[in-house]
Amino acid sequence: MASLPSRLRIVCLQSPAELQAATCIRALHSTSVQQRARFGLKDTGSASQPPVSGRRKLVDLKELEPRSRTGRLEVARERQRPSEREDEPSTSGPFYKPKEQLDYNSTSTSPEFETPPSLVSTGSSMGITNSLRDLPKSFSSPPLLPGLTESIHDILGEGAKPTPIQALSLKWVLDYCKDEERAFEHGQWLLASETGSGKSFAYLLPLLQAVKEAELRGEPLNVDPDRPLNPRAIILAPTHELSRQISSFAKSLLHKVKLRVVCASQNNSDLKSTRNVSSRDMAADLDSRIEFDSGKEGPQSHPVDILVGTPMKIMDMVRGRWWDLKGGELGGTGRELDRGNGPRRNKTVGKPELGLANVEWVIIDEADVLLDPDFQEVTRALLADISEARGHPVQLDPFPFSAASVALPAKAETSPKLPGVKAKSNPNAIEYPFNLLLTSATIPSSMSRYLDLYHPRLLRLASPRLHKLPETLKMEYVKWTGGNRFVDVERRAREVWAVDAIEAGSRRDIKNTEKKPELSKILIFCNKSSKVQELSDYLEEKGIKNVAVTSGKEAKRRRNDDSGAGVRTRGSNKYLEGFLRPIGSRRRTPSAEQSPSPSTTPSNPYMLSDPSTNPHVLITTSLLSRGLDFDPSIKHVFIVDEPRNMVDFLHRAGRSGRMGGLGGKVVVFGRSGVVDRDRRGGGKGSGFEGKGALLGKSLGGAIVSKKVLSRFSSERK
Ligand SMILES: Nc1ncnc2c1ncn2[C@@H]1O[C@H](COP(=O)(O)OP(=O)(O)OP(=O)(O)O)[C@@H](O)[C@H]1O
Repeated sequence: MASLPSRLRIVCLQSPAELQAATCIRALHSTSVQQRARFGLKDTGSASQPPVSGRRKLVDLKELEPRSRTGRLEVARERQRPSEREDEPSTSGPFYKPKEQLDYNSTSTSPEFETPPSLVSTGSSMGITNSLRDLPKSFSSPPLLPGLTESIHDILGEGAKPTPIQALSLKWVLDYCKDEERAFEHGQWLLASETGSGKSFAYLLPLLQAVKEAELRGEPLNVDPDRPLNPRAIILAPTHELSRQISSFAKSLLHKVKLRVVCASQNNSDLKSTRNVSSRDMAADLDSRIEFDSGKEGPQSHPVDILVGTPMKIMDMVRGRWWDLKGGELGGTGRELDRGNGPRRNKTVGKPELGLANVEWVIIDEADVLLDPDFQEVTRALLADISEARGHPVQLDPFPFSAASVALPAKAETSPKLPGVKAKSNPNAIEYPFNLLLTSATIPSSMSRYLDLYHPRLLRLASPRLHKLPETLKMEYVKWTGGNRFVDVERRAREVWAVDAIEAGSRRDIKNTEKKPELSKILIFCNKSSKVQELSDYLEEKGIKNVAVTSGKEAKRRRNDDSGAGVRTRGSNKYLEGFLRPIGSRRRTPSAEQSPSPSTTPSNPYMLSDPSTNPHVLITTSLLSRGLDFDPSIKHVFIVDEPRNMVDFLHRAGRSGRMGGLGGKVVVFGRSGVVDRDRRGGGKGSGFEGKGALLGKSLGGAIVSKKVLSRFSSERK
């Protein structure tokens, strides 16, 4: 018998499963994109790239799923989602229809969205006005309380003018509340405008004004002795981070006009975690702080005015923690809430601590998320509880709700309906016994239908740039070069810093500027928590310090292991310090808490900030894509995985270029067939080569040209 070549090995594969596993493993080691793609493998590494970290599994079983099963995997993942409901805005429910191919350049014409026909409209009329001319041009007309006007100028600067959505709100919300004829009628509004256009102040100003005026008028409060918190207003937001930011926004406006704002997601000074902190503890702690902060006389004399939090957290305070244990159902719907908290043994329902009888205002920020099927059962149950506490119970439809299945009455062609006009023709219309104000940067078509059905008289106030990207934001498409995609991300980040360094070096007045040259911060979005962690590990290994923020199990695991630094913490946004915009700091000297941590500010004025020692990169999922006001130093948003839909894209992209901030750029990776339009450097790859030819040495984690480097060295002497 002829001998076999020594390198030839014979392996006997018996079952089809073994055969498939062998082929998959071969594909894993293959550099061929086609072969990897055939098995649904993410292209995270080539054979020549080392594994990114010791923690990363060599073979991820999910990666081995053949394509045909990915659909089922998605469904399984969606089922796990309830555990993240409170924290992670989902864009997967029926409100959002994923498109096969997203065209990021035509956000405003996407069929996913419903753009109101004019600046002011209701569901039952085509449009009330389209004129910007008659809107307020300053924060003093219609007149706000002097303290509020002063605070807004303190924060935004003397010359600050209302943005279109703020002007609309001043005219149509504030004015409405001042109208004595309508004093006993509750309004319903939607404020819709592009990301970063000032919606928070747009609703806070009329809200704070109305709450303060009610206090000044001496409107009686029902103080329930068993429930320490009895606010006049509630603001709902989809994440704890956003709740905390909103409450800080509100407090920044209340230095002159005194009101008490409590954030349900706040970790107060002596209270280590919000998990086991009762609202009684929070109220007591708050009393001591507010007394100190605002000079109010005593805990009992001024109860809490405004409560901010996620619907689930607030519901816990209303019904007592673990109210959703067996038997705890949602407002008579017969449906129990599954929030995926695992085994519920040994849990007892806590004591209700929040009274709702005084609630005159409910604001739902990011309303398209909170009214999406993932959140709406809790959100609407809470609205129903408030209505009941105020003596006007409303009917809750059985869940899951599907607006599409209910026929709408024909649109009225008659004269426009104004907020005070009741829509009697629609039997589904809900009249809540409080003012309801929704805000959103996107109106998915199905949410519009939902509003038509349940809130036909709701007044839609929409800015002219709704559903458009911020004007100053530029788009850039970068194709994967093949192999390990994380290499492309790292390379692009270093290119950003290199260009920053070049620009800083070329500024003639660098010696005279007070501001030290800071390299850009970069916000990176991935679709999955596991990818966030993998990318974070990879960048860390390559000497780029970063903060990885995820929710759910992955975050818990990281919190518990030694490498937990930088992951999401309870009760505070401190871990996002340096990435979020400091609040109320435009004219005041930033407090120690608000200023960038000392380590991010180089001590030598000619030294650039250093991404290898201080995090310049924040990596996250859609968790942080909603509502958060990021610092203008975040000049780049990297979108590493294709967003699930246009809504997701707009919110992710909109974390940069906020309020006309200059220099924002969205870098979208890996989209097939898209030419990198903005590449100036030429050459193949990430656009690095053209400029890269100049670049030589590494400084503070960024590679900079020899020319720039020599300028820096000579200036240091
Ligand atoms: N009239 C104004 N002039 C200048 N800056 C303003 C004005 N109003 C608000 N800002 C600032 O604009 C930034 C963005 O505001 P805000 O977070 O309210 O935007 P948004 O529309 O709610 O964004 P998103 O849709 O992402 O939630 C904040 O830093 C805020 O201080």
